[in-house]
Amino acid sequence: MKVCKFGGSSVKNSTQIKKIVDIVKRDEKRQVIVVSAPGRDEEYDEKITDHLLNLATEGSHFLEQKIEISTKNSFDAIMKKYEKLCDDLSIQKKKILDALKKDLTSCDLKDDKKQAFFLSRGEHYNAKIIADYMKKVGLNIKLMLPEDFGFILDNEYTDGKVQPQTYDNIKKHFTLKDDEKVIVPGFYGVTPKGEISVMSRGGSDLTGGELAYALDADMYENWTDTNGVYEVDPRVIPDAKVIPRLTFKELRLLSSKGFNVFHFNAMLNCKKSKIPIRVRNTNNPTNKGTLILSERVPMEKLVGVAKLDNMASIHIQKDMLGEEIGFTAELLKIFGEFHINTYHYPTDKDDLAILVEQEDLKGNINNLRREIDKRLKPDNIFVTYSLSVITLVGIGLKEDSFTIVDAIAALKENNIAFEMFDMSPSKISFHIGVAQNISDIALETLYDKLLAKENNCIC
Ligand SMILES: Nc1ncnc2c1ncn2[C@@H]1O[C@H](COP(=O)(O)OP(=O)(O)O)[C@@H](O)[C@H]1O
Ligand SMILES: N[C@@H](CC(=O)OP(=O)(O)O)C(=O)O
Repeated sequence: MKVCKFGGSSVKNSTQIKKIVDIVKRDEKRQVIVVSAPGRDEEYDEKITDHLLNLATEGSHFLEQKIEISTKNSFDAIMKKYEKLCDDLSIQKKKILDALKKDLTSCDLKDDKKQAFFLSRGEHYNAKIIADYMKKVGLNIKLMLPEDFGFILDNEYTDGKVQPQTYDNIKKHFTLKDDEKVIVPGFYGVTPKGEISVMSRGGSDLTGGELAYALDADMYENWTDTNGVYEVDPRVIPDAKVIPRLTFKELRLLSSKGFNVFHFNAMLNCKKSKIPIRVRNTNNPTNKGTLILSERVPMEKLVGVAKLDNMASIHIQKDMLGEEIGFTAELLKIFGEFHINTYHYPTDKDDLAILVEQEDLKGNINNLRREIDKRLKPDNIFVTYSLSVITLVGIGLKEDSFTIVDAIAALKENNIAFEMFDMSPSKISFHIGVAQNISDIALETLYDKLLAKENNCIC
């Protein structure tokens, strides 16, 4: 049995939905189907999930991206999208549209609970529409809602984590005969008290991964709009090639460092149970895509290079800090208290830097500095914004760590200064921090020198 997740780009309009029906029909093992909310359809269009977030936040969501979209415009865009889907797929629309309108106009939840509820509506109603259409075209398919079968998340509401009872609930409710299929809306679940809660953005990948794990699937297929996982973000380097095979570990490193094609936590349980994942293209279904598995024989030193923008460094200077037992632990504790995720900590005798997402410092930085000053009494704190971290990954690096020398030489040849360097203890990745305004050039330089050329081969 295969679990198939179709992302927002694969379910963004009726043309795409017809494609996914063909894909499901073509292989009888495709029995568990997870769908996202409709993604961005046209150039100046926004994802339905973003419109829902804009509604839940009284019109403030898009302002962060300096776009002004009123709640009325978001509401209209959502209603229009679902009405058009029903019309184009010729399915009954009244019940669906009335229920959606009621959910969006008469919700008395507040704050995070309201956000989670609104966000979940994108997947909820899209799955209903696709289920109706699949039945209409003759598939023996049943809609399974997370609130009905018990996809249980914790009480975080907008960043829910899957709770252990979910796996038993799935096993109990998903007993499928050969010709039976189920469709599940991704991204959301319920708290133990039954309130709607969503996982982090991109969370339909997680729903698919958890279903594949609980049902011990033969394969988890993740259908998107590219031919697989590329060596580098194809939007930055259009000539990049698709990586045919990757280990779970390699994909996890790359997706946590900027490859947003796959949620970096979605493979964790598949990794545990050795369930292979294939990332495939809904628009090119005969292409084999990228296969992700536990082990592979490396033919190359590196498989991919990812880039994470909008990072900031907080550099703490204090004579002898390296000799103060517990200094780093206390510093990390402070970041934890501010709910700031920390990425890298280059360190030296009297200096320590912490790399974080600069978004996490918004509204926090003054209090954070005050707290560090009060508890650790540093000599100086320097904050640098607008950094990018470039991460080069490949299990072949273990065999040839001198690749790092080639990386530094390539930067030198092109006069690209770097701000940070860090090799991972696993020896299968290293990270280079550069100023964001030169990060695309740095990425291209490293890609050209290390991945596009013959010298990436383990010979
Ligand atoms: N290394 C990469 N390989 C493939 N796609 C990538 C990579 N890095 C970034 N992407 C982007 O990820 C997109 C797919 O992710 P996403 O938009 O979340 O898809 P979906 O709608 O299927 O969930 C691609 O269209 C591509 O622009
Ligand atoms: N719709 C949600 C969840 C998701 O997984 O979407 P997508 O498959 O389009 O990445 C989001 O936009 O975050």
